[in-house]
Amino acid sequence: MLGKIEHLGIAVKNLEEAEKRYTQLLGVPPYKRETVESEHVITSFFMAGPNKIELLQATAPESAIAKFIEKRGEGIHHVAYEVEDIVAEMERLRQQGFTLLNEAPKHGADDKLICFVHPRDAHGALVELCQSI
Ligand SMILES: CC[C@@H](C(=O)O)C(=O)SCCNC(=O)CCNC(=O)[C@H](O)C(C)(C)COP(=O)(O)OP(=O)(O)OC[C@H]1O[C@@H](n2cnc3c(N)ncnc32)[C@H](O)[C@@H]1OP(=O)(O)O
Ligand SMILES: [Co+2]
Repeated sequence: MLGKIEHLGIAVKNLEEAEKRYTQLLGVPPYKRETVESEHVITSFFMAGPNKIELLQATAPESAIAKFIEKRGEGIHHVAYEVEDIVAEMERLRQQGFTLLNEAPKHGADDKLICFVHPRDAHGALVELCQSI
């Protein structure tokens, strides 16, 4: 079973500008910046009450974020759900015919193990599973 929404991922062109705007919007500064080399992204995290927002800027043209912005422009890129046992959830989803975008859990930002589910299997929304390390 998937748990609560762990974060919303928002694709941005310029992280510095987006951080300034989201600081104005949310009324709090980001609590963390983190580069994830394997995903070719730099991220910035905010808390909006109990909810987490992840801004993502591409660091290379092959990044999923760069491709997304090229095709669709800036905006909500993925919905991440908390899971207690990512391997068990991956197996459960695989058995139900979902296409997992990584074979095994990988290291994400903010001390998480992550796995992505193809957006075509969730009515157009890219899904990220997140287990705290
Ligand atoms: C920082 C680490 C981590 C965390 O800890 O939180 C992250 O959040 S990393 C976030 C970035 N990483 C990823 O997104 C990895 C998973 N994504 C992928 O593997 C790919 O992006 C994809 C979803 C498989 C799409 O790749 P690809 O097929 O190569 O791209 P296309 O541009 O050809 O798109 C095909 C099709 O899918 C639509 N699409 C693409 N991205 C999304 C999206 N985020 N949400 C909804 N739909 C998406 C795209 O528009 C194409 O549709 P059509 O044009 O209708 O064919
Ligand atoms: Co994410």
